[in-house]
Amino acid sequence: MKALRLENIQRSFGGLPAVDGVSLTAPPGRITGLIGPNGAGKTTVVNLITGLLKVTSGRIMVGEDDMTEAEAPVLARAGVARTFQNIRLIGDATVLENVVSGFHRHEKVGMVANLIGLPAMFRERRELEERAYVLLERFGMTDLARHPAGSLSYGHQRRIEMMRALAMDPKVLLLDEPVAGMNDAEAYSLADIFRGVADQGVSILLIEHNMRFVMSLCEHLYVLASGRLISEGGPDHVANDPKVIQAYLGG
Ligand SMILES: Nc1ncnc2c1ncn2[C@@H]1O[C@H](COP(=O)(O)OP(=O)(O)OP(=O)(O)O)[C@@H](O)[C@H]1O
Repeated sequence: MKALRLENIQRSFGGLPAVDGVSLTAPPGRITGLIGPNGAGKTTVVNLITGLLKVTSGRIMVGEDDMTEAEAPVLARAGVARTFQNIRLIGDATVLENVVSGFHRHEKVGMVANLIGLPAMFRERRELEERAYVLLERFGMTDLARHPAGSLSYGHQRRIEMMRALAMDPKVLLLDEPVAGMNDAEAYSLADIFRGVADQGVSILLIEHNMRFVMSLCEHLYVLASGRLISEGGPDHVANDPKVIQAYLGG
């Protein structure tokens, strides 16, 4: 189990700070919320954690490891996974193939074996499919396994994205607006899955616009506005904090 810890991270674009001295901890077994109005810097924080962007200053710790300078593949190997705000699936491939592609990090058999079709490859493929089916079952999607991912509803596509992230067996999971565009019923059915994942000891950082959803799911929340943390604490504390209300109303 590994906590995610941001220590006073900063990132500027063209001299303007987008993330300005943010410190937070997402402990194992918990769903920690990161909320804030449009342009607050939430996505920039996710991009910094996943190595897509580099911090101007500060430290990013995953467990005891300093990951501040780590490139995206190193972070992935350390067990940092994410979902994206915009769904990124292989639309023509089946649901099953999409989930299997999430196991990529664990594949042992190399390219050559793949090309010449060694039995080891077929065995590994079958093993991965079996593991994919475990995830499909958890998400209630076994009967859709052979459907092209691109033909499914938005809610289902979001689930596939989640499964791909979970296929990496993450220690730290970043959920970037995972229920955006979903109705309440769809969102709350995913909430149960998120709780189950956290219960396995995963550190989840949930970035969300939907306040009600975050409030119902997180014990601890951080609120970002204009790149700075303006509040943190339990849902009740944060929801009643005048600084938070002002930030949301003020746009
Ligand atoms: N690559 C970039 N170049 C220049 N400015 C950027 C870049 N990425 C983000 N910004 C700026 O950084 C600030 C924070 O943006 P960010 O997308 O992180 O906010 P957000 O909280 O995720 O917003 P939203 O909820 O709308 O997705 C914004 O002012 C944005 O214009």
